[in-house]
Amino acid sequence: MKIRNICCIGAGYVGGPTMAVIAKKCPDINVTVVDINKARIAAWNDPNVENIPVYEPGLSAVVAEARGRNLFFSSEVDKAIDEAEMIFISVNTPTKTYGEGKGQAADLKWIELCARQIARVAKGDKIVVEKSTLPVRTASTLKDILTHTGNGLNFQILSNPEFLAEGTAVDDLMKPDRVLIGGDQTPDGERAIQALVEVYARWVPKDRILTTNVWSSELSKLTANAYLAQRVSSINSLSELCEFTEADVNEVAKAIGTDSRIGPKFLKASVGFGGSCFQKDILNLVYISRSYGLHEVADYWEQVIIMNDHQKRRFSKKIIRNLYNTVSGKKIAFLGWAFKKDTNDTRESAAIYVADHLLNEQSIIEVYDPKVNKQQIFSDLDYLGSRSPEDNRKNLTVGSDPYKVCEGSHAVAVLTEWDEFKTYDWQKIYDSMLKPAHVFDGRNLLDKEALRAIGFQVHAIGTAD
Ligand SMILES: NC(=O)C1=CN([C@@H]2O[C@H](COP(=O)(O)OP(=O)(O)OC[C@H]3O[C@@H](n4cnc5c(N)ncnc54)[C@H](O)[C@@H]3O)[C@@H](O)[C@H]2O)C=CC1
Ligand SMILES: O=C(O)[C@H]1O[C@H](OP(=O)(O)OP(=O)(O)OC[C@H]2O[C@@H](n3ccc(=O)[nH]c3=O)[C@H](O)[C@@H]2O)[C@H](O)[C@@H](O)[C@@H]1O
Repeated sequence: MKIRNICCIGAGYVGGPTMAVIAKKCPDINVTVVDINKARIAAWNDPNVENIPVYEPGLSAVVAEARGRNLFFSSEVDKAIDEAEMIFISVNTPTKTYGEGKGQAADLKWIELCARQIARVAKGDKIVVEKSTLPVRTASTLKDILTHTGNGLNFQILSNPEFLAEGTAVDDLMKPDRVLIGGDQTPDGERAIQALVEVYARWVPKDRILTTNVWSSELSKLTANAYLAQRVSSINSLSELCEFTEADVNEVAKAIGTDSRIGPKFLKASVGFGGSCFQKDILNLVYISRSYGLHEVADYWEQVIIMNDHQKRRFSKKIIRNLYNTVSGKKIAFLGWAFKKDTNDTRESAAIYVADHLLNEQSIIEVYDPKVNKQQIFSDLDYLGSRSPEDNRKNLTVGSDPYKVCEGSHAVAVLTEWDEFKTYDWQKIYDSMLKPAHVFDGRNLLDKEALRAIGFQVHAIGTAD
């Protein structure tokens, strides 16, 4: 089956970049990305392509090439569903904040709405592709809704999880380690799988396109994120031991990473992992395991989250301890708010939790992040509900000049590993700060010895002070 029209529901961090790359690589396929959020669609259509709503290196060039040719952003969801033979669902699947499974299970209400909308609108057979990260066995829910509320049409459900990481999304999409496609092991299922294989095969070598049954595919996505996050929590747990023993976590990471069975990636100790997915997907894995009565399995994975929460809290406690056990009324400059460099995404960023803890201790915080705006920072803090929005705005300010942000502070805390922080004139920053001037490097980004030579008291992750 040859695909000519693709629709993607959800124009977010995954739907936007993923579809832009498919459109670039498949000029003969019309790709329409739809969203109920009209402002987001308007931003994707902004005549100045630098204003698209997702910041990713290289993305604006891809969008500029394909937009208007065979890549379209629209809020006419029904029309796009009707016209497409293949529909990707790429909507958000956050952790439930209410009812059964609150705080752990994935909230699938947006997924279900999509399925009902597809069933209502479709006039011909469709291939529905799960692009969102979903609990294992969600495909059966989708199938149920589509076959019971559709017009007797044939709906094939595929699972095609996305493995891109933010900040490197375009590279990851252009040269994926693998593409995973799960589907029914029936003749119709096989045909649907092949149709999607043919889309990716335009630029991904066939031996990198893995096909599995639908459940393995769904579970592999949760497993991949759990393994990656587990590596970060593992090295972070050891970073604490390093601080007590004079071992250096960077040296330990290098020493173990050269073992080809372990590998060097994802061994960077930090203030804690953030991002929209690691925590949500592990909590989901924990919830699913518990729902099958697999308590040991659930406890095992839950520990990855417990360690991550500990690491964030440990960082703020370290700041407080080193500022003579009180930060009340003291200014602390935050360099970075995004959950990692090269993205404007702040979801679950460690910075939010560290700031919240310090604000509870009556600290005054000023933040600089090269890509995150003020509204986002306040919305992240307000969402926690720890204090009134007025108090958040009174005690935390956001600056656009990093030197001014650091001026008059007791301490600078590095929360995101933006490259530009390494290039700053640290002597100038030191001169403008109160003494003793502290740097808390939550990313082991800066040259400790150079900072110490200037006069800073430097506190990094996983090395003795
Ligand atoms: N952010 C990431 O790097 C990655 C995310 N994922 C997964 O991809 C999925 C989407 O994530 P993001 O793109 O980050 O989310 P997002 O929140 O940036 O985008 C989701 C979009 O879906 C739209 N939407 C929700 N319900 C809709 C409906 N019924 N009709 C039309 N539009 C609707 C929302 O308005 C929103 O713009 C999630 O399941 C996530 O776990 C997977 C890999 C990477
Ligand atoms: O499902 C998802 O959403 C995606 O989640 C992660 O991607 P992402 O969260 O965008 O970014 P990562 O590079 O994985 O970083 C996650 C967090 O871990 C932290 N991290 C990462 C690596 C490391 O060594 N140390 C470390 O602290 C980062 O700073 C960041 O806060 C996965 O890497 C992607 O494969 C996956 O598709």
